[in-house]
Amino acid sequence: MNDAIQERPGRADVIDGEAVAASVRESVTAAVGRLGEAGVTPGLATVLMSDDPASETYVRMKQRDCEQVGIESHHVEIDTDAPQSELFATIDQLNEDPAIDGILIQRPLTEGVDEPAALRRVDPEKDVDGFHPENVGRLVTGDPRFVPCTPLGVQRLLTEAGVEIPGSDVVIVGRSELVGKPLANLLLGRDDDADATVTVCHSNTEDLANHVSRADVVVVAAGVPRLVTGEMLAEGSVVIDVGINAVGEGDDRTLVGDVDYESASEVASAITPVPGGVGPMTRAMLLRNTVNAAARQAGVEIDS
Ligand SMILES: Nc1nc2c(c(=O)[nH]1)N[C@@H](CN(C=O)c1ccc(C(=O)N[C@@H](CCC(=O)O)C(=O)O)cc1)CN2
Repeated sequence: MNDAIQERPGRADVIDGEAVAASVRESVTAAVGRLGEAGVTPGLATVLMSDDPASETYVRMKQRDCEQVGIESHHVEIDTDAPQSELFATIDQLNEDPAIDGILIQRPLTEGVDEPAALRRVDPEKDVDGFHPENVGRLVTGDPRFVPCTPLGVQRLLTEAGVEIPGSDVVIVGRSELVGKPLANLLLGRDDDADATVTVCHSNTEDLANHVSRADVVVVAAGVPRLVTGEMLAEGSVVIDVGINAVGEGDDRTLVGDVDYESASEVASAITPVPGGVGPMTRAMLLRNTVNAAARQAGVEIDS
């Protein structure tokens, strides 16, 4: 029995993202060990130019994850009222720094900063987020180098849940550069853990329920709390909830996804929770991309 899948009588199995992320971290730790034998210590730089508390939390979590697996983490914080030239100069320095194998610009950047220009400035060989146009282009043309972390995490969760992705009908709700578009391209690939038929829905899709109701797999990354409900889903479908929305105030404040978890659990065969689903996988795949970046730059073969 797969420890990452919790069976619940009469309700959808829960796909435990924390458990899958822990096993990814284990294999990353082993890969870091192999790099160490070749004299390489992988380094990740996180860059934060925002005072959004959620972004601050995510960056802290990423630093802690790095420490756990033996990746050296370097953190740069830039004042939100600094000119964007300071951010660009920081990226230039990190590009040149041999101790840095991966660069992560935490999104969203503070208002007024040209985010696409910042992402374009990252050396594509250090672009462990997979957001540089060169890496986007490589994914789209079927020759991926770095793939964005959340789509990689979603793909791994589907595999762990025993979904036969080739030939399945996948509906993605959300067309962001961060999740929807790269995930569609990833699952359209010809590999054994892809080769799906993919539909991408968005805020202008007419009759969302009609699309969702015929999917084997539904991935929701729309940023709208509880957008997808059980009555929209096909019986036995697999549901991956990428949304993380804070709702309520004070003691009632809680995190919910883009899926109505209770009603979806009555219909789906498996579902990810929020928190504890896709979020931990995003962080785990960042670690994997970082060791791969370090191996590529050092010319060392690792199997991660
Ligand atoms: N440069 C990037 N910026 C952003 C990315 C990204 O992949 N690269 N993704 C999102 C946010 N994100 C990563 O930065 C992220 C979101 C959520 C989690 C996570 O572990 N969530 C936990 C809950 C945490 C909490 O208590 O708040 C969970 O879901 O269990 C990690 C990373 C936007 N920006």
